[in-house]
Amino acid sequence: MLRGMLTLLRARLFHTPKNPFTEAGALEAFSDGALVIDGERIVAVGDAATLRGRYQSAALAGDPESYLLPGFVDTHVHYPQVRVIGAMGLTLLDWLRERTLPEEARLADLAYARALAARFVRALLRNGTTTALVFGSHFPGAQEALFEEAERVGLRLTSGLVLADRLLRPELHTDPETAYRTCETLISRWHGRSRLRYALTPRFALSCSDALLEVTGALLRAYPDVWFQTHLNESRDEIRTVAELFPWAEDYLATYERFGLVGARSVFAHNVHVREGELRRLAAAGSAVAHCPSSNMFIGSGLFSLRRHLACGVRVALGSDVGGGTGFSLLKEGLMAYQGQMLQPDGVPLGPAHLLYLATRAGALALGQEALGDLSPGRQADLVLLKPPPGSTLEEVLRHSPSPEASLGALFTLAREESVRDVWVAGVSLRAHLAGGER
Ligand SMILES: O=c1[nH]c(=O)c2nc[nH]c2[nH]1
Ligand SMILES: [Zn+2]
Repeated sequence: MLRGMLTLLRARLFHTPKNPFTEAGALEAFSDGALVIDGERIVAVGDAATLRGRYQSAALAGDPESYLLPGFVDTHVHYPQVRVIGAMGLTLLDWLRERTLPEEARLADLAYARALAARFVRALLRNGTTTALVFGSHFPGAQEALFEEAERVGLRLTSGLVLADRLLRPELHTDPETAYRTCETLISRWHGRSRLRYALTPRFALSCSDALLEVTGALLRAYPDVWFQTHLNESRDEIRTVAELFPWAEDYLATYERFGLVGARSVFAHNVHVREGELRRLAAAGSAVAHCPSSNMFIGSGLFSLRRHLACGVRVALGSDVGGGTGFSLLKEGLMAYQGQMLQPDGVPLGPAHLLYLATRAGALALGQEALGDLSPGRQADLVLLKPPPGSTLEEVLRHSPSPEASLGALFTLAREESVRDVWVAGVSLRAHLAGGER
């Protein structure tokens, strides 16, 4: 939308301008609501009748029967793993060896990678995700293909070349010197361009020598405004192996700390089997944890202790972790997070407002994107518009919903790809990119 041309978007609105884990009344809902957008930014949110009176010249859009939420923020997802979703019967290390790493090796073929990048970006959008922190490829050409596609479409993407120099497959290994040079090139080409940012991405300590982690730390010192992502404390077998490989480390987190990789721009995926000391150090560093509930359950890693993270003040957001995760929907991750807490004696009781916060504003803050994640005036207009397919169970449940909060609970429980009608990034509809079509 052009700056100075106001658009008034009508829908049922939900957002969490406050943190429901710390403040009451965090969910703001308008059952006949509107959003006024000026160019990239939201200028007003509220009741439709009031805003129509105040912004009479605004072009009208939207649909009062639809549901408008902030665009979702996926803080952990793997681009090369689209076609691995649903690989059953395996836990982490076997799942990597048997199904996932062979597929990741196929991205050496640039044509294969380009096609996959298009599918991956489209899958995020089709699920209402407008911002993502993405594990890229081990191959620089495939990594560039992802950046190119995200730029072409207009997605907000933070990503980087995945680094490993042992224990995967030879074709996925690099060496510290090559890793340094390649990351430098990719950072100079992509970091800060369009809506893209670079994240240094060692796969996990298990697959990285001290020298490779050292080089990652050196890159982070040389380029202090790039991001950092990796895996941490996911499965018991993984943690045992990491302890054997790093006999000097007091725990898993220490393997990253020694090389200066634990800071306020660091996002650690999983952190299921975590020790108290690690939680305290993550909180002190201001790092964030990407909680990936569907992956934790699907590959049998375990249940996430949200209570201990919150008690220590560790920032938590949601990740789909495709392909260990069971799809791209952050609505589904919200539901799985809810169920995961219900299953634990000391689980945190979550409601629709918590799920929405985790899927939107918490992710934006974890990625340092203060201007994203809710619908407050001044924020970027990153949005997802949901409407149940005619005749669907969701339509029936929503029609009889007793309250806005109950409607939001129904959306998390039942709304999936089929209900996503439109997404906007920075005030621009990306609807044209949701549809199929080979490239
Ligand atoms: O869930 C995960 N998915 C992966 O691809 C991976 N690699 C290392 N550790 C991992 N965990
Ligand atoms: Zn992962």
